[in-house]
Amino acid sequence: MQVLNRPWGAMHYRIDGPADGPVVVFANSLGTDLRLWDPLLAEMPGIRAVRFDKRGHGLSDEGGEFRVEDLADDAAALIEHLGLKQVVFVGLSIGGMIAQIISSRRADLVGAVVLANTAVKMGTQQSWDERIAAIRSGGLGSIVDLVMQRWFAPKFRAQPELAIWRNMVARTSASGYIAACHALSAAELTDAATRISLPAMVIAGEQDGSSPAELVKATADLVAGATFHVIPDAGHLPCVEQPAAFAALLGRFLKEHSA
Ligand SMILES: O=C(O)CC1=CCC(=O)O1
Repeated sequence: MQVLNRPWGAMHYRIDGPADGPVVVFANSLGTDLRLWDPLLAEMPGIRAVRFDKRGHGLSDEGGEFRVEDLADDAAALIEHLGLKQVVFVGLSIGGMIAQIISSRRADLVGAVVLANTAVKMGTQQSWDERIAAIRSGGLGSIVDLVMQRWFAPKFRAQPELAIWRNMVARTSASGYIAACHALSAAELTDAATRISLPAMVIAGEQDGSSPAELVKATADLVAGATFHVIPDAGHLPCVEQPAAFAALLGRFLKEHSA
């Protein structure tokens, strides 16, 4: 467990895997912390994985309101702090928005990018306002069933493991989660996506209830040269639900594009 001091507070990060492995930086989604990537990393012991908790999530501090661009600055600061260059950056959902921004702006730090279950615009002002209002009146526990339906296909939702993912959402700080909802409702990244000029792979989940495969494909179409893949039997978090399939795609991408 390590900490980077940022102007808004402490940012928690960790590094796993062999020092000589290809460096992959992971950015996670709304209502999750860096453990989101545990099932995937179990499939990929050879990579050097850098993970962090964004503001208001996991063990990081909160630090008030922010925009997705600020989260991308946090990720860039971490990569610079670690003295890394040409990393492969993998982001899922809001993490994929971070990935769109950092890969369009910081080709000095990022050599290739993976955009998973993300889009240039996710949700509407109304849908985020409704979610924020529900959390303010009933807490995160009041939305967790709906979130599980969006995150996972029915087969996974019937497994005992569902409980730990429910707990991850329900135990997220409500104010941190709400701050991220505001950032999501303000984000429109068409310009960033069209400026990405790095090798890029875009991944969707066949049964994603938050960023349906067609929406993710529309973003892939904006990124020059990006490949697009749909993982079967997966919802919004294929790195959890189908880690072997996600690892197979990422492993191939790393062979082609890691420095
Ligand atoms: O909770 C959801 O609906 C899924 C999600 C949207 C943005 C994000 O990061 O996760």
